[in-house]
Amino acid sequence: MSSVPPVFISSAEVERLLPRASLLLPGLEAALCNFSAGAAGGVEQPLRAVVPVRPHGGFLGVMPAYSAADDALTTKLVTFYEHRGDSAAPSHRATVLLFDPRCGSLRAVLDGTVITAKRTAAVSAIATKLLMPRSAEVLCILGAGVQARSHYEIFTELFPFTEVRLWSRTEQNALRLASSVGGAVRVCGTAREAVVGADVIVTVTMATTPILFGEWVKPGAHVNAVGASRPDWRELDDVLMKSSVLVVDSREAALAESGDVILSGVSLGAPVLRSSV
Ligand SMILES: NC(=O)C1=CN([C@@H]2O[C@H](COP(=O)(O)OP(=O)(O)OC[C@H]3O[C@@H](n4cnc5c(N)ncnc54)[C@H](O)[C@@H]3O)[C@@H](O)[C@H]2O)C=CC1
Ligand SMILES: O=C(O)C1=NCCCC1
Repeated sequence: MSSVPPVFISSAEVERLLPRASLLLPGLEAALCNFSAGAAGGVEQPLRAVVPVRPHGGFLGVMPAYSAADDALTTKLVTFYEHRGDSAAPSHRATVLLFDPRCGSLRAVLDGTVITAKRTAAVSAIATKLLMPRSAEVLCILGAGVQARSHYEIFTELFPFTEVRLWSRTEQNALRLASSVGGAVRVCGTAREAVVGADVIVTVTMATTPILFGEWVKPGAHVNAVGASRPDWRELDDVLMKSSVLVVDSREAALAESGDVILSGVSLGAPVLRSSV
């Protein structure tokens, strides 16, 4: 068994096997339920280790997990880099290692960059399905990178938004993304213009100071706060953090990694357990 070399699954192959992020929804909903169920859910997923690569403004994240329900043993390795200037290279790159849980031999090496784009957007879509206002019409995406595209794709596939607004600090990037997707997108000159009146907001930037302010946000709107995944990065201001009902996938991770949670000083309250999503 251990002499069989691991298979390599390239980004093109991942794209072929997973043409739409929505294909991930049943598996991710089950995984989130199992993770949230604690020991009974059979998921071992410690807080990831993140190694700063200081001279280069980068980070290496190591994300191991075992799921008894899937009998799957994996680690994702992800690198992400700030301050890329005008570089066309992706800021985030990932590789997923899949092991045989019976003996620990390496079975597969998968490109994780496409998986990260699709998985993250699919989890935001699950949260949105459960938490957005019933009559949501206007979607707002702040940021115009890889996650902006993957969120646009799954959100417009799943939900009947009548208007999609997009803002990026570099307007040209927003215009490029808007012209490359299938549907109508309104590119906004300011984040405020994109946000005011929106029912669902997605923040997918590498901002380190707030780009989304509570005074702009419609009461009852649902915000998917995706960026700000370092303890000293922010996307949401204190007003928004303190006036919102916060829902996180992992309290431990949010309290250790989310700059929006840590720097705003909000508390996460008591756990609410549900039997299914
Ligand atoms: N929560 C999660 O599971 C995941 C979170 N992320 C986070 O989502 C964010 C977006 O990731 P990608 O789309 O892959 O990155 P990307 O590099 O493709 O796009 C980043 C976007 O942020 C914009 N941006 C950069 N600095 C900014 C600033 N100071 N103010 C405003 N906009 C700024 C860029 O212009 C670009 O539009 C990152 O913070 C990333 O770390 C990414 C993957 C998973
Ligand atoms: O889960 C991931 O993948 C990432 N999370 C935060 C920042 C980089 C990638």
